[in-house]
Amino acid sequence: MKQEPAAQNSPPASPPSSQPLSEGDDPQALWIFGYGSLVWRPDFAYSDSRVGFVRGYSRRFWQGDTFHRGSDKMPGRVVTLLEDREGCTWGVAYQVQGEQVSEALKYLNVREAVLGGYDTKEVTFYPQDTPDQPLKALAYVATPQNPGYLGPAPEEAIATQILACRGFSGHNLEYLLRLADFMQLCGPQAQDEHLAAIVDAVGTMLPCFCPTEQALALV
Ligand SMILES: N[C@@H](CCC(=O)N[C@@H](CS)C(=O)NCC(=O)O)C(=O)O
Repeated sequence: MKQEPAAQNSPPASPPSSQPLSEGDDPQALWIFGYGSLVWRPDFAYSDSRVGFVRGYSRRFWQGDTFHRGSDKMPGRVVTLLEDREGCTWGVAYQVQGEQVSEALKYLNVREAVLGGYDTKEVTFYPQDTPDQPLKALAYVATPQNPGYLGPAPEEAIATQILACRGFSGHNLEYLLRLADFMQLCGPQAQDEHLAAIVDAVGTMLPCFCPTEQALALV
């Protein structure tokens, strides 16, 4: 898949610090939960990361995006979390410590809040390997009150919108497929029917949407 240049506002991705401090060393340590583009492009320095899930939320492509994956004229669709008692959303939690905390929050405030319309919310994160040792984490959630919120739509309509949009961080289709790739890596216990239905709809429409070689140039 074509690597899209990072959004202009994002600092160069940096690898996690080579000597992660143990959690006890830094009371400022913070976990940040990513469940959309953050699972493949955190673009902030972190000390540790865990794959896992949050309960009580479902992931939905119900947030409009006019910067990263869309434009004012053609807003793309990105994900948010919907409160759902039966829901379970898989993603990645990143631990930031020391100076990483303020740097990550400053960066994410621009990328998520200012440019994306997301608010912060505390969630309980269950690492895949140690679900009996849950962690408190900060998540960025787009609520229905934010101006970019698009809300529910048939998965076929969402797929059509994703196929048609691109923004400063790349094509909306890349956003969808990278998230689908991540879910594949999580294994069979990680299910997301909404995501899978949109990927299926895209697969059905892509050949009609544009010839194969053009489709491949999209991502
Ligand atoms: N807050 C979610 C969604 C984040 C997300 O996808 N935000 C958009 C802002 S609209 C973004 O950062 N996009 C960057 C990209 O598409 O590469 C997460 O934790 O991953």
